Amino acid sequence: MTRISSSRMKELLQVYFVMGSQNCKRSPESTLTEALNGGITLFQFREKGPGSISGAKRMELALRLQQLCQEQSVPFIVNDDVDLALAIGADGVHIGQDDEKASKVRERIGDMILGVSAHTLEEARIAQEQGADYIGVGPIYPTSSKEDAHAVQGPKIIESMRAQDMDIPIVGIGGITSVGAARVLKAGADGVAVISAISLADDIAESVKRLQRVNIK
Ligand SMILES: Cc1ncc(COP(=O)(O)OP(=O)(O)O)c(N)n1
Ligand SMILES: Cc1ncsc1CCOP(=O)(O)O
Ligand SMILES: [Mg+2]
Repeated sequence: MTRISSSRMKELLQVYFVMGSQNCKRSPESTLTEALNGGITLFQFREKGPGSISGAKRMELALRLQQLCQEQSVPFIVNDDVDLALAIGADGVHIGQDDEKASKVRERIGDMILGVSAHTLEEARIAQEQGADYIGVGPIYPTSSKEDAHAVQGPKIIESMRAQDMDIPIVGIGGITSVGAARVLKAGADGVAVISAISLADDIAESVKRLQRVNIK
C-alpha cells in the first residue's frame, strides 16, 4: 500500500459523513445505508458522547457499518480509537489535538488515511509535517453535536490557511448545512464534514444530494 494522493483525498472529502448511534433518529445501519445511497464520499465512525455505546457492542456496530461502506466502496474512518481502527482493518483514523500525537499515530497505522483536527495555522502546519493526509477545520458554524467544541471560527479560518500556502486537503466541519456549505468551499475547503444535517434529516439521501450539488457548483 502507498499513502493516498492529495488529489484522491480531496475527492473523498467532498461529502464526508461523520456519525455514531447517538446521532441517529433511526438505526445507525439504516441511517448510513440511506446516506450511502445519497452519495457520501467518505464515512467516519464517531461513537462518542451522550447516548453512545461502548465495549463489544461498539466494535460490533463498527464492523456492521464498515461492511455497509465496503459494499459501496466508500472508505471507513475511525474517530479517536487507533486500536479499533487497526483491529478491524479500517481505511483510516481521525484524531484531534487532545488525542494521540499525529506522528505516533502515523507510525502505528502505516499508509492508512490519517486525518487531524486543526484550529490554527500552526496546528495545521504541524499536522501536515507529522503525516496528516487531510485536516478537519472547525467548528465553522455553531454546532449541537459536540459538547466540547472550540470557539466558532467561520469560513475565514480556512481562507486564511489557504492564503498562507497551506495546500493540504481541508474539510470544514461544524454546523454545516447545504445553506452554509458554499461559503466553506469558497473559502478553500475541498469538502464538508457533516453530522446532524445528514443524520437528523427526514430524507437522508436527499440531504446528501443537496450537499453534493453545492460541491459541483
Ligand atoms: C473531519 C473531522 N474534523 C474534526 C473532527 C473533530 O475531532 P476532535 O477535535 O478530536 O474531536 P472529536 O470528534 O474526537 O470529539 C472530527 N471528528 N472529524
Ligand atoms: C465532531 C465535530 N468537530 C467539530 S464540530 C463537530 C460536530 C459537527 O456536527 P454537526 O455537523 O452536527 O454540527
Ligand atoms: Mg478526537
